Amino acid sequence: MAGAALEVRNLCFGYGDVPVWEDVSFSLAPGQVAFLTGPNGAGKSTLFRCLAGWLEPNEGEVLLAGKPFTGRSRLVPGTLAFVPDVPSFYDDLTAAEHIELVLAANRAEAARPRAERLLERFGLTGHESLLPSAYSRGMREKLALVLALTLRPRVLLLDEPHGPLDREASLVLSEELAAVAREGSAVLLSCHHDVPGLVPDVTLSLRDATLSQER
Ligand SMILES: Nc1ncnc2c1ncn2[C@@H]1O[C@H](COP(=O)(O)OP(=O)(O)OP(=O)(O)O)[C@@H](O)[C@H]1O
Repeated sequence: MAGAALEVRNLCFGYGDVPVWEDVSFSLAPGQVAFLTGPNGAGKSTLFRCLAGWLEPNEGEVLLAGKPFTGRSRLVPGTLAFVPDVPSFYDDLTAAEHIELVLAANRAEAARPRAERLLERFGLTGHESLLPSAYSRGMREKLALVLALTLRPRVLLLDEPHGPLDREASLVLSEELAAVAREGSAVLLSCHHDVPGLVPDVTLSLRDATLSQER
């Protein structure tokens, strides 16, 4: 697809000799929202890890904004953000310090008001001086989402982001995802159930080691 934000070509991956999925191909244009569905164990998290460069596929290629991308690629700030199924944080940095770190590492000082607005929207304002280890699971998910959404990356990968969120926060997330998509981010998120308040442009379904696409 010309001008794709994310393009995946003939990707295959297995842990050892056991293939998880084979010949996975799809692309997302800027501004598209895609849902990734499939039963437990179908390989959704594995696919996210390959797309984010955390795992190396056995075959195939990932292109970000038209350029081949692997875990060894030097990533231009603002290109990709990934929130895994269980977000991890630095043990001894507070939530506020995580925000400072992400703003500095991405040369994104101008995005500070956006970070503050997102903290407010997700109900984390007033909790910024805590370590993420002192947060609930839902609060940690919200913090990871704030960090990713603050950057408005060209490609946003979210592994079951609505899972730990209450309904109110799920609706906030859906609104924020629709907003970043309108600004041009391509969004890929996995889910097991309907997502409140968000309709995908594309649904990708992983089953029996094969990816299929509905529009
Ligand atoms: N580190 C690992 N080593 C070996 N096998 C793994 C590893 N991680 C996952 N698997 C296997 O790969 C397959 C896909 O797992 P994955 O976590 O990607 O599925 P999923 O679709 O995200 O599942 P869920 O919906 O339960 O989150 C499963 O059979 C799982 O047992």
